[in-house]
Amino acid sequence: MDTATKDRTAQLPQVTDPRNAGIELDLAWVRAAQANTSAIERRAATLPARRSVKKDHQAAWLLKAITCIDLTTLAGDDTPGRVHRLCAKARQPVRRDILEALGMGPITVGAVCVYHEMIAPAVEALRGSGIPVAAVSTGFPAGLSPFHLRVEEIRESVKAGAREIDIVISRRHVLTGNWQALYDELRIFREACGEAHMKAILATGELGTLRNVARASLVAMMAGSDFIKTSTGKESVNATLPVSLVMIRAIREFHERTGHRVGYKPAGGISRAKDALNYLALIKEELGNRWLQPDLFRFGASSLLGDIERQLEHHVTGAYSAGWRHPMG
Ligand SMILES: O=C[C@H](O)COP(=O)(O)O
Repeated sequence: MDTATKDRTAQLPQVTDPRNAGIELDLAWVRAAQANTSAIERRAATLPARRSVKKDHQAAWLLKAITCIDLTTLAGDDTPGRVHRLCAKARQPVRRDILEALGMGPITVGAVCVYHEMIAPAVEALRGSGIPVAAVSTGFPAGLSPFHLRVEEIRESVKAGAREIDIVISRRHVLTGNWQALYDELRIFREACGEAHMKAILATGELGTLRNVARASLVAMMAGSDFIKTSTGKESVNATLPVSLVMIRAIREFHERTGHRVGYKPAGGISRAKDALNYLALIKEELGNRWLQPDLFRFGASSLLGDIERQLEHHVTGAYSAGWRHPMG
């Protein structure tokens, strides 16, 4: 890997902007948002073909992708033991010999993402690492528990040590065009988060149209979300490139009009290294290098790291190892 590429991608300095405080709900702006589905799908379809990252640069981009992963376990049979193993992986996501062969020092993932009950073991296992714990919340994944309990769940998770809260929105507010109700709900969630960063999961696979995705993205940012996130990973359609294009363009517009930078998190079904490269290329083209930092970009993924490790090992040794040699938890 050439040094210039390494400097440009894996080792960019960490810059943190002030948080998005949100703005008043601007209904005229929300209603004016449109999405030309066929143009968006055409543009998204050209991306994998057009943007093949050159072989020499791939390793640097894959290392960059690792630093942006929210390493996730969200299963009913999660245990403290599994979470401890996942956190060990988060601290050292790539074998030292591979990093050394690539001329890299230690790296970590962006965060570890768990359910509320697993926050305590994750906080304990990550102590001293600087890696934040993210908790899914507000009745994840459906978000249909009583509202006061959803708000209380956020408070409990922050108290337990989560520094990031991945909330789910009420899809019905989008499907009925009740933008005021969506905005009000998100303001209350944001307030309950306090110092913890709020990532708003739109569950785009359940929002019906790309226009709804664009409008919900704007409302979520107006309400003060630090990140907007595609999916819970539990919908039948999760992160896709067309949906990403719509959300990323909403982020760009929001930045142009308000000066606030909001982060982006595609999540669900992103499991191959080449998918990760497509997302990074999309971010670079649409938002620029500033968004290729863990404070503004994350992958929500439970198995992506394993495939990236295999590709890096291949890059260094010329051979692929079996998937079972890269367990996550
Ligand atoms: O937010 C993260 C997702 O739940 C992870 O989804 P995945 O298991 O398809 O990678």
